[in-house]
Amino acid sequence: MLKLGVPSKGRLMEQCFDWFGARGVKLRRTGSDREYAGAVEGVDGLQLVLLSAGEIPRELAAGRIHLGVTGSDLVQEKLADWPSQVVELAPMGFGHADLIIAVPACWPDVDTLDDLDAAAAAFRREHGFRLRIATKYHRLVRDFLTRHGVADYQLVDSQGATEGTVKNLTAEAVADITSTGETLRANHLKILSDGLVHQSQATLYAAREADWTGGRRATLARLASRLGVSAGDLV
Ligand SMILES: Nc1ncnc2c1ncn2[C@@H]1O[C@H](COP(=O)(O)OP(=O)(O)OP(=O)(O)O)[C@@H](O)[C@H]1O
Ligand SMILES: O=P(O)(O)OC[C@H]1O[C@H](OP(=O)(O)OP(=O)(O)O)[C@H](O)[C@@H]1O
Repeated sequence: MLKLGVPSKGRLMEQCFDWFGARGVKLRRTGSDREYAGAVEGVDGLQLVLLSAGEIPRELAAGRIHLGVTGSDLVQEKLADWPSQVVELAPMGFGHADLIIAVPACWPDVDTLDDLDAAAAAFRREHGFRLRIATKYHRLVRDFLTRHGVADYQLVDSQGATEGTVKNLTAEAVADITSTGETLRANHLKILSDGLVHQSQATLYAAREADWTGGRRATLARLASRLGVSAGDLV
């Protein structure tokens, strides 16, 4: 069997089911509302596994699932050198969200990354410690800021309600996902004009390290053709 991991709940799960359904592969949950079990109709040899969106990158990297749907932000954050571990088969056109850097709206002189770099240097001189950026996206944010020459900062971990850290005085800036922008506005934060770190969307991935023997490549080829996507260099 080829194992396909998809998000186990919410809009990501529903839109994922719709995406496959529109291409003739019917995914559905089975059992009670709370039972994480699923079934596939329309393709032989495919098994549905319902997982937390955040755990799908790790399951792909370990080869415990052959295919997985999750946000590209989560794959690129959680997997070092992600192209060496997974193959991106198809961006799916939903689950759009932007990972951005935002600062207090009341900082009149900080609108760009260069401004942030200058503000960070001044902050360190004045306070004796580095300006704090709260995020759960450590890898993506660190790589982005390094590429753009911002140095004098520290990342502080925030696994949720990240926009609240500025008001709570545990950070001076944030790097988080936004879609409507409402959470940022409600917390008096503004996005830096060049502060877009990553544009995320739900994406179908295949695991390089999964067991592709025993006819599984042929199943992947059949599925890819049914879905109208490339199987990358796996087939
Ligand atoms: N406000 C939002 N609008 C659109 N997409 C979002 C939003 N917040 C998060 N996402 C996206 O949804 C995906 C899943 O996010 P998250 O890690 O919060 O999972 P979750 O829904 O909390 O599930 P789980 O806790 O089971 O992992 C991510 O790829 C993220 O980019
Ligand atoms: O731009 P908006 O439409 O306002 O959406 C942005 C919010 O959505 C996400 O939070 P989520 O609800 O997933 O909870 P979290 O705080 O646990 O990350 C994200 O972390 C933002 O806080």
